[in-house]
Amino acid sequence: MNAQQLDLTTSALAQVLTFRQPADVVLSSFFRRERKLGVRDRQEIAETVFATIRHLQKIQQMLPKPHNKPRRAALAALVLGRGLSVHAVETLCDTDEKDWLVELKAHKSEFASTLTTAAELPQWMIECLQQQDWDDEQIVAYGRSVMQSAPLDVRVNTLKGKRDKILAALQAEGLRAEATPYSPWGIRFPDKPALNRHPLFLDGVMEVQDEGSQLLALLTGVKRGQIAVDFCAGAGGKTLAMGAMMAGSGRLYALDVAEKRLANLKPRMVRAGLTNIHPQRIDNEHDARIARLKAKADCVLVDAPCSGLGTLRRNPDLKYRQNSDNVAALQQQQQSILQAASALVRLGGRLVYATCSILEAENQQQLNDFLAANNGWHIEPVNTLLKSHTLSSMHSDYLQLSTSEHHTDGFFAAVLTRIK
Ligand SMILES: C[S@@+](CC[C@H](N)C(=O)[O-])C[C@H]1O[C@@H](n2cnc3c(N)ncnc32)[C@H](O)[C@@H]1O
Repeated sequence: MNAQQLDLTTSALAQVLTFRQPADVVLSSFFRRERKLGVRDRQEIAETVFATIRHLQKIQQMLPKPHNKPRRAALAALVLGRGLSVHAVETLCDTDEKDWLVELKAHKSEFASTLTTAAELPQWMIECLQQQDWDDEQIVAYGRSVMQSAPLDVRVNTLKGKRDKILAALQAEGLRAEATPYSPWGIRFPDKPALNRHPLFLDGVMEVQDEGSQLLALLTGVKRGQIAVDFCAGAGGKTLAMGAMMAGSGRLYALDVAEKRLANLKPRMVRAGLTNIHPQRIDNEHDARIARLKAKADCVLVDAPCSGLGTLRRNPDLKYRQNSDNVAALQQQQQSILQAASALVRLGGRLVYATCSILEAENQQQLNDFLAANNGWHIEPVNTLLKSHTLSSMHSDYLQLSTSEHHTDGFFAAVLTRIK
């Protein structure tokens, strides 16, 4: 990092560290303003900003209000998160800053023995995890697993290609790529190459999608000719996978309250060659426009709005943007959506409830509350459903993917069948 890059990182951090907006949104608008920056500059700045967020618990021990001292926070991130020695950043620092970095490094063993700094998780999250009986070891293992950035996973569109062939073609181009261990459609790129101009992406043969997210679509078990609903479709990551499972036939309703997100689905549908998807904006989960689907759907996926705490590899700022009050509000919304969405499932049909959260309050507890209030549902144990997909080691009724064990985002899913 050079002096100019450090100054720019400092300006970006002054805004990012208030956590009023998502870090990636702040950075995108920052880079739009700083048009003249080259690719290397952007990379340096973005990596240092994210390293600061990932190591913020340690930085806060020395700088209680880091957004007021963003330059110090950036220097700390270079040393704690980007593997540079104090000596290597010396030319960027004045004497006070250098002494401060030396002091920061001297706290290493204290950082390792304190839960918040060892796990790099804020106190409110640690309390939530302790309430669900996680011990310190589990909390630290989880915290560490989400300190790394995620690899790039793509899903091969089975309407347009076979994974083995696509994988071989990508490897022949010299890309480091491997088949994902659990999803039958996934390819993982550990080096995260930019693929958005790759012909296979432009032709809709592959879509960027975390392996965990692919598994949620797989759990819907949706088939050709069926009626399916993706109740919280967003920009359609799972919708597209479900559409391909249906081989482009039947009807797949993609519902969401956010017009902008659904608008992003439309070009992706075209690229994927899927004509069976019907995007529909709804006002809320009680929207009268969905009444006609009552008890009609073979399958309904509820990929509920959630805290997103399973995606901290990609969005490390979420742990500072969320809090327990937000989680409580989300819980109410999740239960209300689950209840409304369940009414669309036909007798014998399937309801999949999913989140990208690791909090039981958003996961198992939601299912328990739903089952306590509604008769006529049977839990389909996930380990039986995914048996053929090498996840059979999972012992629970529910899917709980963890970054430390499965190297995916932290997804939860439960599958219910309507029996009455
Ligand atoms: C976890 S995201 C969905 C991600 C998406 N399924 C995907 O795979 O890309 C949750 C979505 O729920 C939507 N949402 C929030 N409240 C809703 C409601 N009452 N009914 C339907 N969708 C809602 C949000 O706009 C958001 O797009």
